Amino acid sequence: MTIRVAIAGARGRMGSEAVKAVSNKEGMELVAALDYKHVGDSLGELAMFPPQLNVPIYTNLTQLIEDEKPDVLIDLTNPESVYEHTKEALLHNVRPVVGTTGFTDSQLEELKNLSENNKVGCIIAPNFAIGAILMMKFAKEAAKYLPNVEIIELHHDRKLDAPSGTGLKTAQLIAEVRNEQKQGHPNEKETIAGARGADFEGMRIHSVRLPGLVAHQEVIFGGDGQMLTIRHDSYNRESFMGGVLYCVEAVMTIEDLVYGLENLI
Ligand SMILES: NC(=O)c1ccc[n+]([C@@H]2O[C@H](COP(=O)([O-])OP(=O)(O)OC[C@H]3O[C@@H](n4cnc5c(N)ncnc54)[C@H](O)[C@@H]3O)[C@@H](O)[C@H]2O)c1
Ligand SMILES: O=C(O)C1=N[C@H](C(=O)O)CCC1
Repeated sequence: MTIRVAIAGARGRMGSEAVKAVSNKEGMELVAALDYKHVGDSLGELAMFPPQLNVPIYTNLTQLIEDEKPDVLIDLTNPESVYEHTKEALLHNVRPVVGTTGFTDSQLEELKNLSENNKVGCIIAPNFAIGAILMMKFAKEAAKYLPNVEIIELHHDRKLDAPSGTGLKTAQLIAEVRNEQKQGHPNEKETIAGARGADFEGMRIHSVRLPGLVAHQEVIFGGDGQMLTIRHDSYNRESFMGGVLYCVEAVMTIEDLVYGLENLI
């Protein structure tokens, strides 16, 4: 069976890479793109894509679903739009594969309920790169033995959300095996607000934003006279595409919401 795929955010940094990956993947057909402009054009009419890419662009997701009947919607848009897209897809029996980050806890909870009640599979993956998934798994393991930990995530300066979805997910995974604890000196004071980073159950998350970066993270563990660093680097967005294609296939086989690729791999 060929999986019919639609991509929201197809003109973006990740979306355009996903257009390439899905178009070249046997067993998948790219049937539509969702954007907020270029309605009625095809992707091939945009300079960034090859002219033979005859894939219609919609600005209305309901219309796209009615006309093109995708099996899967890949969302690579922004924190403002992603919740509504995912909800709309689930309500129409279209399986979302979501790479967009910046969900609130309550949004995730609502989507989980909707996915389970409607028995429509959904994958929300803050990071599609296999190396990043391993980095998170290894960090969770290390935290059992070295609970003093800080996370430094580094991304390009066009990123909208901080901390990154990966930084947050790493902290959540570590929190599953580490009791909440305050780190640093009990009487420490920030003389400039934010100097110690964001606080997740006493774990500090530091967000670096610089041109030239793609997506990087270090998880640093301190112990008596020793330090362990677990680091992952994505140098380009191709690094995410194996995970995207894996999720498109995997989401066809599940009937609930999976948050994080570490639950599937
Ligand atoms: N999960 C992962 O592995 C992973 C990897 C990289 C990026 N991301 C996330 O993916 C998202 C996109 O990142 P990016 O760097 O490609 O961003 P980008 O700004 O380059 O692309 C976003 C695209 O979405 C489009 N868009 C915005 N609102 C829209 C709407 N309402 N309907 C349709 N299209 C809309 C924009 O036109 C743009 O083309 C971010 O949330 C980022 O954090 C996730
Ligand atoms: O480029 C981005 O934005 C990325 N966002 C994800 C996150 O927030 O963790 C994953 C890596 C790239």
